[in-house]
Amino acid sequence: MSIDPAPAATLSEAAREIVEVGRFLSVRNFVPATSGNFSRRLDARTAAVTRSGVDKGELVEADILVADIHAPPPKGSSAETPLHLQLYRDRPEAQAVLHTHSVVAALLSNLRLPEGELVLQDFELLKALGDTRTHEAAVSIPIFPNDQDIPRLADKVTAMLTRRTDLVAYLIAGHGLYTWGRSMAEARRHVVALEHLLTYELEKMKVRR
Ligand SMILES: CSC[C@@H](O)[C@@H](O)C(=O)COP(=O)(O)O
Ligand SMILES: [Zn+2]
Repeated sequence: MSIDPAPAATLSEAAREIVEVGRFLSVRNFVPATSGNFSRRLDARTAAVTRSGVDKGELVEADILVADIHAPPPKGSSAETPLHLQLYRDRPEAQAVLHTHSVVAALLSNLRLPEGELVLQDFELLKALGDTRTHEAAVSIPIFPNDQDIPRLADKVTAMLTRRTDLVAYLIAGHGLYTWGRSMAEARRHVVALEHLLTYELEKMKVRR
């Protein structure tokens, strides 16, 4: 399925999309406590990003801050803002970035870390990811070790994104999922599809024991 890139958003449009997606992800238990963070590209140089430390299911417009993609993160913005800004630099087509902390993303990434990647294959739902057109496609999700030094982690992710143009998401071990899209709707669809695909993988591991 090919999706036209979403046009750049005004700050109030971006804030509305971010508040809505926060509620959507929160009721599904994908962003417990104050975990998770979201952003929306505004134009070639700037992006709207969530404030740090707030419940992402209860965001209000004042919790959305403007970041310069090429500058240090604004004061008060998400502790993981560098991971969002780096994606807007590395993926010019990215219009939205979503980070979630679901049980399955934290758990499976921990269990599979030694392999450094998860390869998803043979599931029809793969067709909800980017331009994947068949269940036979192999969709790779890299897994990075968790790191409290976010700029250092962002450098590792950038190195991977430069080598691998096929990626739609990555996992941070014991932490959660990062995915992006050419619109907020596509990024949200990636979160939901990946939640199911990761659950399939976890269930497969149980069956094989
Ligand atoms: C509540 S622990 C989660 C945080 O450490 C972090 O990983 C996270 O996702 C949210 O950080 P935030 O600074 O609120 O954007
Ligand atoms: Zn996090």
